[in-house]
Amino acid sequence: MPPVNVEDRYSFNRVRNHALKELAKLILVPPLLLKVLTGTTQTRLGYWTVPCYGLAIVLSAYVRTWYHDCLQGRGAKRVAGEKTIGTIPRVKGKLPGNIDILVRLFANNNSGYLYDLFLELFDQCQSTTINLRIFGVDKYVTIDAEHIKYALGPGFRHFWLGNTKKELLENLLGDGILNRDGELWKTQRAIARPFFSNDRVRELTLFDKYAQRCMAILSDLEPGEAIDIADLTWRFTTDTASEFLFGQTFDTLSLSEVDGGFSSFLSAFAEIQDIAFKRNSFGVFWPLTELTGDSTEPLGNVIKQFVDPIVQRALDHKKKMIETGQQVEPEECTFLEYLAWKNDDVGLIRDQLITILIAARDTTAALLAFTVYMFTQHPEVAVKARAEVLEHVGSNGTPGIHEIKKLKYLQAVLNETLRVFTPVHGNIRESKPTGILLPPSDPTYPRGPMYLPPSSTFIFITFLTHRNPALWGEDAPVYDPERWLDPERSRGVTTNPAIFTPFGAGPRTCLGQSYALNEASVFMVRLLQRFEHFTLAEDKQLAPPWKTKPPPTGSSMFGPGYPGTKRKEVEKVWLGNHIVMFSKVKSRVHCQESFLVSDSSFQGGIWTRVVKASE
Ligand code: HEM
Repeated sequence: MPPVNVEDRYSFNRVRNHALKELAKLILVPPLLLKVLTGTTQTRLGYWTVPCYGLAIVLSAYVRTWYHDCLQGRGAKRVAGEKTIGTIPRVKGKLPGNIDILVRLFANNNSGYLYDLFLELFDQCQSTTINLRIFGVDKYVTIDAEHIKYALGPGFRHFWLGNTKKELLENLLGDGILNRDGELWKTQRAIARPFFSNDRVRELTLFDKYAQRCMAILSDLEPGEAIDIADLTWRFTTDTASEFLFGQTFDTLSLSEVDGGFSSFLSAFAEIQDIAFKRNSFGVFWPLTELTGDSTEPLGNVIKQFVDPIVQRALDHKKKMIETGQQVEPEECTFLEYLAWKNDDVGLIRDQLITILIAARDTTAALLAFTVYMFTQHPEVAVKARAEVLEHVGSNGTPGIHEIKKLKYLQAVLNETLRVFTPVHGNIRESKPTGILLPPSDPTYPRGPMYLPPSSTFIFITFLTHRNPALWGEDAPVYDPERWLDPERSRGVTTNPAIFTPFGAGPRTCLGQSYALNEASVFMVRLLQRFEHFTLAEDKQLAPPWKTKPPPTGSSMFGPGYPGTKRKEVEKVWLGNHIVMFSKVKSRVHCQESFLVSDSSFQGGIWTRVVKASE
């Protein structure tokens, strides 16, 4: 295992000092310079002192931006050579620093339909990649299938996760695969990959064990009683992932058996993700909101206290095995045993375990919960999926890998949910310190190659790419699994798979894709074997602040009746974006007993009533 460069080690103080320096550059340096200037020229400003200081701040921001633009222009010329290239259009707000845009973005997040405002901004700029430039800081946002493909695939070496992203969750993910670049990431990926090979995740008994327990919970409900299906699927994926990774289940499906250690661990786990999400909205200035210290540190310690002894036991076990001349059999061991066999570093093993737990759990839970939500809105989809399950697996048969492979309609249903309700709705990269040329854009707003300046924040909103009519056809906002089964309608994605990237793409593509799809299929088979009708308990959901009504007819690319807006017209739940997408609920009440961070939990919920299938 290569040593981590000490320079790269996270230090909250360093991050906070950086934020303070940035703030000082913005608001202290210009007045100080003015003071020096007036001092040396012996000019008295009198009552004008404060306004002049304010003006100095604004002027210096303009000068900095102008200088920055000049540098970018020169960089673009260098990269372009003889070619003609474009610059990424900048959003032009009404107020200096695009403050109005920032305010509207917050408002959209708090009371609008997910990412709706972005559709307006892309349309305004007539480009699928735009520069938000808030307070003079460039932030590039894209929904362009070609640009996303480039960043994840052919242009991979020009991008990295960047420090800003890593700092947000350092106390949780540490050296885990989702939080590292370069050699350490490569090593972590090389170690983990064989464990998620197709052969290994074809064994479905683990998923089936917990799926059956979920069905027992659903069967025990009183007729007409609602259950938060998002909470149930969350427990399902937590229990399967914990057994798969740690070799012992957290057993959240039967809370009476949960010991205190698990509860505080899971709470800390949820809370730390919540903090990271809030930090993200303050940009580089987030450390200034935690002046008394790193608020994730105590939570990180709770996680360490819980996980480290488990890791230590695995390392001790390995030592004994080596002493007695035994070898670990990768096919039979847990991920923890496997990692312990590969190295002796408790921290590294813990970080990798926690990271994969996060990657595995909320994502697949969201896929399942939103699929059930779609069953509530499209009963015909549930009926057809159920008929297929009964035909190929039977009303009681065990879902094995061969049976699941035959369920083409169910696969289409899962794909359609991943498209319309993309669990990892957005992602972020930073370009390396050299300017690059993005390839020509997708056909939404045709544009030639555009220049992306060095060290740029590059945010991609996969959620909107997946709903773009220019890529998916006019009916893009409509949930329709049939599109995956009709060669004509699925031609777009078969000829250009880059328009559908729920699992990412390129060298960092999701390692758990087969695991997730197998797990989701097993759950769905068991659900459809036992239940045949699903309704949304709308009284428990937080009602969207807009009125739902039939979608407007006629739309242009992103013109009147943006795709998101059209979907908004029919949406019965209110989507929220945390690290993984969720739907908002009135209050966080669990199907059994609340032990997670009750009010702030980002999981939201999808309250549903299920009707048992007649025998
Ligand atoms: C529906 C379920 C899932 C979705 C939508 C999903 C989505 C994603 C996406 C979009 C990425 C790429 C992140 C990036 O490029 O920055 C990713 C990475 C990853 N996923 Fe998944 N994932 C799912 C389930 C799982 C499961 C079940 C596991 C493990 C059991 C898993 C393990 C990973 C790992 C280890 C990575 C990091 C790969 C790397 O950085 O090299 N995922 N996932």
